[in-house]
Order: sequence, then C-alpha cells, then structure tokens
Amino acid sequence: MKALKAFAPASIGNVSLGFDVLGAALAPVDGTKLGDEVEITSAESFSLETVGRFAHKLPGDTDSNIVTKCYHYFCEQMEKAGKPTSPVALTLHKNLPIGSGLGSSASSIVAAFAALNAYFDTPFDQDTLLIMMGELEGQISGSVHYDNVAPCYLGGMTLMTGSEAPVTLSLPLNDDWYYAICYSGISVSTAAARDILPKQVDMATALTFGRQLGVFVHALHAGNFDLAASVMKDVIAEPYRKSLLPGFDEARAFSEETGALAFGISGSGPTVFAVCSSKAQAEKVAAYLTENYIQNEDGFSHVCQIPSQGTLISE
Ligand SMILES: Nc1ncnc2c1ncn2[C@@H]1O[C@H](COP(=O)(O)OP(=O)(O)OP(=O)(O)O)[C@@H](O)[C@H]1O
Ligand SMILES: N[C@@H](CCO)C(=O)O
Repeated sequence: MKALKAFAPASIGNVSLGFDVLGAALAPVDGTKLGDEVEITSAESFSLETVGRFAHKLPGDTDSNIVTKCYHYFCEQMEKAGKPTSPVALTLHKNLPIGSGLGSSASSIVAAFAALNAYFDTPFDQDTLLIMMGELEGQISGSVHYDNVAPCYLGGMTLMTGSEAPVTLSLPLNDDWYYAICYSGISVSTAAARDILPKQVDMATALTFGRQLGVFVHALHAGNFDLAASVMKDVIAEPYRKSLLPGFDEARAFSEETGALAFGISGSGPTVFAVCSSKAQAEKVAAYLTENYIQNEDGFSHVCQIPSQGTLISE
C-alpha cells in the first residue's frame, strides 16, 4: 500500500516590513517540529482523521476542515488536467494553534497539497501548486496572500512577485540571526485582524513601505544585515493590530532594551517575534515573553532560525 507524509513548518507572515508580500519559515533550534503534518495512504473512500495538540480546536465536522477542501480542490484540478485520482485516507497532525499568527491554516494547506502532489507522482509544478495553496488560504482568510504558504512550502524567506511564474523569490538568509517567537495562547482571526485595517494608506505611509522594502532586499543581497534590520518596521498593520495584543508594547520595550534588532507581530498575531543577533539574546527575550506575554496554557515560546528547507516529504 502506498503511503507517505508531508511536514510543513510554521511561518512568520509580513516579517513586519512586507505586509502580505514577505514571509519566513521557522524552525526551533532545539529540534522541536513546529508545524502540521499530513499522512496519506490509499483507501476505499476519502477520510480525514485529526490528531495532535490542537486537533480539538478544529471545526468538528470533517467537511469544514481546510484539508478536506484541499483534497476536493486538488481532485478538481486533476480532473481538469485529464489526470486520474483515487480515494485516499488522510491524517492531519494539528500541531499549530489556530489563529496564532504562525501560519496555522497555511501549514495544513501546504502539508495537504504537498502530500497529495507527492502521492499522485507530482502532477503539478511548484508555481501551480503555490497558486492552489494561495487560493485555499484565500478561502479561509478572505484574501489571497502567499506570505505564509510560500515560505512554509519552500523554506527560507520569500518575497511575493505578484506574478504567476515565479510566484515567489527567495531572499538571502543571515545564519547569525535568531528569532525569539512567542504565541500568547489566545486566538486572533486573520479575517478579523484584516477587517480592522484601513482600506487605504496615505502617501507618507506608502513611501515608507516602498523605501523599507527596497532597502531591505538590497541590504540582504549586499550582506549588510544591520541595514536590513534597521528597516524592519511595520507601518501598515502594527499600529492597528497591536491593540488586540495585551502586553505588546511592554514586550517590544523589553526586546529593545535587550538589544534585539527588531520586534514585531507574526502575521496577524497574536504571536510576536524578536530578531536577535545571538542565540543567548534570543533566549533572554524568549524567557521574558514566556513569563510576561503568554496568557494561558496554550501559549509557548521558541528560539528559532529560518530553515532553508520548507516542506519535507518522507515515507
Ligand atoms: N486544518 C486547519 N487548520 C487551521 N484552521 C482551520 C483548519 N481547518 C479549518 N480551519 C478553520 O479556518 C479558520 C482559520 O482562521 P485563521 O486564518 O484566522 O487562522 P490561522 O490560519 O490558523 O491563523 P494564522 O495564519 O494567524 O496562524 C478557522 O476558522 C479554523 O477553524
Ligand atoms: N499577511 C497576512 C498574514 C496572515 O497570517 C496578514 O497580515 O493579514
């Protein structure tokens, strides 16, 4: 019987300065597997089983699970392409909290599509698969954005092109940066966190956004990481979203006092991240966040780096 599994890592959407266009995969340095996994095997009829730490927070019915929607969408695309499918049994290991800002739905979507694509002998190329992933992410959050699905699938730090081929570009990574991340334990709906944003930005904000993104990409390619860090500021979403995040200002203040290079909201929150110039500094910020930013027993902190590997397929 054919069987395989796909692990898809957590990710930071926006990375502060790149609202909807910049994202980064995350891997805890202690080896914790932070991400969802989908197992696939042949079956008489379609089924989805959900297990894992956050499975109990998923919608009760299988049809509402985004993984089921991925399967049906994948089959539709296969039919359009004149390729055969067969029923499969899927198991979703739901390890990421829902509404966390860690790209939880993206992780399920990417794991599901990657598993299906591998199982059916790679009928779709990388860009086609990414477009399918973005479509499903859009169904959940109310707008198509790739800043979680792209790094989750491909790894690294990815910049969206706005084009269909390639959908995304990989940016150079700094191996010396460590990311202290902390999920507070509360759930923030991405759709709700988008609704509170103004529908238009003023000229000054647009100019700052463009300047920062241009400088950031140049600085990474030039290997000038201090310059890159200096423009990691969110002028689009953070001013509005931080009101949803108890303890955000205090956490930023501690992070800055500790010498962190940048601090911001991961995706639509409530997870926050600090970019640190050493592992020891990231550990110090993570310890503060664990003590002061976590609100309940669902919360957690990790010291992470950005892995160059995204989704991993294994037998
Ligand atoms: N496998 C799944 N993983 C996550 N959410 C799912 C899944 N299946 C269905 N959902 C539903 O999709 C919605 C996801 O909401 P939202 O986009 O706010 O969260 P998220 O993707 O988990 O957040 P984030 O990207 O901030 O981690 C929730 O209503 C959730 O119940
Ligand atoms: N770019 C998206 C990411 C959501 O995780 C947003 O900030 O709404």
